[in-house]
Amino acid sequence: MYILLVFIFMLGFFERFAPGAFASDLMVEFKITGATLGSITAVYFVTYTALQIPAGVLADRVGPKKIVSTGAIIAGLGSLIFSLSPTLALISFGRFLVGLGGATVFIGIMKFNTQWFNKKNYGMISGVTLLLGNLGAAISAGPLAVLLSYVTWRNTFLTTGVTAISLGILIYLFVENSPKDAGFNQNMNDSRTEGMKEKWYKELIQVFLNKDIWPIFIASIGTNATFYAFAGLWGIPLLTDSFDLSNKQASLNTTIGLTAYGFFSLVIGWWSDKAGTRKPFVIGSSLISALGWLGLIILPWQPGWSGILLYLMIGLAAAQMVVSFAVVKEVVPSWVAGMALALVNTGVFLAVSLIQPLFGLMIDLSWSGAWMDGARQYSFENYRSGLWLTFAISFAGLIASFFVTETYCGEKEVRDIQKKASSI
Ligand SMILES: NCCCC[C@H](N)C(=O)NCC(=O)O
Repeated sequence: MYILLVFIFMLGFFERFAPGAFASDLMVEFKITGATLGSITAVYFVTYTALQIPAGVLADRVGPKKIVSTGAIIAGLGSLIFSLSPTLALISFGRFLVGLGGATVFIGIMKFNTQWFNKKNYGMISGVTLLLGNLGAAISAGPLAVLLSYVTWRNTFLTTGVTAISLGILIYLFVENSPKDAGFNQNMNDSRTEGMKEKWYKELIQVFLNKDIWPIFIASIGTNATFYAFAGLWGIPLLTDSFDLSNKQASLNTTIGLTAYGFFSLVIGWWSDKAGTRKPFVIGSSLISALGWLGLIILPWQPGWSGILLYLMIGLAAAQMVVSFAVVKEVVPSWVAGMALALVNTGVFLAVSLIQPLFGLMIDLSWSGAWMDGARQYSFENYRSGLWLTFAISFAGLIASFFVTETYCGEKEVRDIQKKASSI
């Protein structure tokens, strides 16, 4: 069941990033500018972000089986429309459906994990899930670029669509929401009785009012959203403009940061589960993130090993997200885990979409007025203003990390009872 779900998750990441690999083909074929192309691909992100919380509610109420299978089929149809479309309007509609269907997948699989895996392994399984998803994104960059010399982007998306629909059908046939649904006697991680059921919107309000969620929400933005925003847009131009590097040379730093992010996602989840604690990992990664951003501002670094080390620090710290998801799931009752995970994921997505333009605004505000080849010429000093912004956000995250509730990997109640007993 997990393999089927993780395949559709990887395919979703692939669909999310794949247009980057054939951006020029789209611009030539449809005679559009970069800005128009950007708006078409953004349709995915807007839809995906807006639907996270509804997907969380559905994951809790309807369960992963139905929402992920339906989402996979909708995303598959979106890919088919995208691949066959003769017009821009249909291309955008296809992209909208891919975002709509894709929105259910991450929350669905995270909810599935809460039901089917021992709660002591939730950190590790979240790490494995995020790593595999990111592998889907990695495939959409290099390997897809090679594949596109042999097949067209239309055929690639046609295949993706058929695969997603097939996976949707298989998920419907073979995935069960919980051990109980699969015919086992009881659910290991869900102790709710019928009498405890509330209206969905009341539960959603309770999630929003849960004071244990907000510190981890802010800490995750401090580490993960700052890194995503930087790696996804400003990390490479900072190096090319400040140190006169080629795009290829400059991409080494972000690639190393992203690799550290992927690898450490696996390690941090497993390590935190094994240590039986969450908070030290949250504080530690927030500290590494803040120091990394501060280092980029005040140290006399160069693109070589010193720059790589700083990019590596902020990438490594972003893996905190794995522990964050575990904390979020552990501070709420299991039956609202989907909504709570969705809330934090929405926060990170929204923050990325705000940090990227704000970083741009900061460098624009400090721009000296110099032009080169018709484009604004930015120096490291200008980028430094943007880095102050990411540092400030990561510092706020560091402060918030000290307020994160220690859940002892879901064993908080057990620890509290033991503590009380030993104090008597
Ligand atoms: N713009 C990317 C934000 C990533 C948020 C988070 N780290 C994540 O990986 N979420 C999984 C997802 O695909 O929703």
